[in-house]
Amino acid sequence: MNNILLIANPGSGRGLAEDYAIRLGRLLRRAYQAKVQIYLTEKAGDAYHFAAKAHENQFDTVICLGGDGTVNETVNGIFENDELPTFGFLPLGTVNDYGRVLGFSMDPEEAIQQFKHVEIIQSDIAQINDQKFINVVAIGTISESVMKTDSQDKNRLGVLAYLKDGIPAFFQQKGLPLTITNDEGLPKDIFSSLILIGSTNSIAGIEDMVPNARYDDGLLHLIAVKGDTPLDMIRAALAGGDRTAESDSLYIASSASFNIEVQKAYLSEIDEVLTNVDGDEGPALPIQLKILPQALNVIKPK
Ligand SMILES: Nc1ncnc2c1ncn2[C@@H]1O[C@H](COP(=O)(O)OP(=O)(O)OP(=O)(O)O)[C@@H](O)[C@H]1O
Repeated sequence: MNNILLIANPGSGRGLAEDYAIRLGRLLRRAYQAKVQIYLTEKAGDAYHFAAKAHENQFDTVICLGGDGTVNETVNGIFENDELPTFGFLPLGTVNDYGRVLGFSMDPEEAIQQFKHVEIIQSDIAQINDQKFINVVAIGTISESVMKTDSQDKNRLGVLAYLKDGIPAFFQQKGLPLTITNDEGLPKDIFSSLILIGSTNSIAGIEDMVPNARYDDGLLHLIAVKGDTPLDMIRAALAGGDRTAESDSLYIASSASFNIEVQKAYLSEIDEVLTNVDGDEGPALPIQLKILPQALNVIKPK
């Protein structure tokens, strides 16, 4: 960490991201005698472009400050470099799954202090088609509605903002007939209203959603609610169990890759099915998901 680029989305962190960036920069200069420059994003796409030029601009480390969207953009940008810089981030979003996984405090002031004692780990990075993702790909009516949740609402209401959009969608759920094929080429037909695929144990802010998953286990982890009515979803949420194996209410699978498509018999009946990638709109089905094992050096609090 000799030459650090800090990328901050000034709209995140309840409007305090720029202030946090200045304070984090000060700490990094003092603790590591590092050179630090701060770039502020002005629009979607900026974090990607800043990170993509990091190596060319002599930065060996890129640390972003923002929510899941900014982390996603920055990591995608980092992978455009000939030599990959080390990646770090200060979690300032509403959910921050990857921040939870790495052991960051959800209080930005505390998280800044955690940069005093860090280690560099090799983290898996997941990919949907040719795009990297950090936390989760979600498929289903609820996930389609919450990806429209407004950033200002999230700053104002926190996680409640998702309820505002998610509750109406909850009652309009439709089961999707999908074929999921794992890395052994085994296809499985399922009928589900919500499918989540993550690369770590924390999904949608629930830290033990996939209790056995690790950020460096080389696997994607899929959880899908069985059935298609709101009642099936409630049954899945209330069911006990440790979510380590398939149950009456949940499909569970782990694999280095998954291909997901609408079952061929239903193709003419079903409109486009969109995905939600790290909270933003992603590609429509069919999709190819895979894990890049231990592909990125990432800063983790000690
Ligand atoms: N200055 C900016 N103005 C408008 N949009 C921006 C700006 N900078 C970044 N963005 C876009 O805003 C999106 C959301 O930002 P970010 O993820 O940092 O915050 P958030 O929505 O509050 O976080 P979360 O979704 O985790 O709660 C990003 O995907 C990015 O493309």
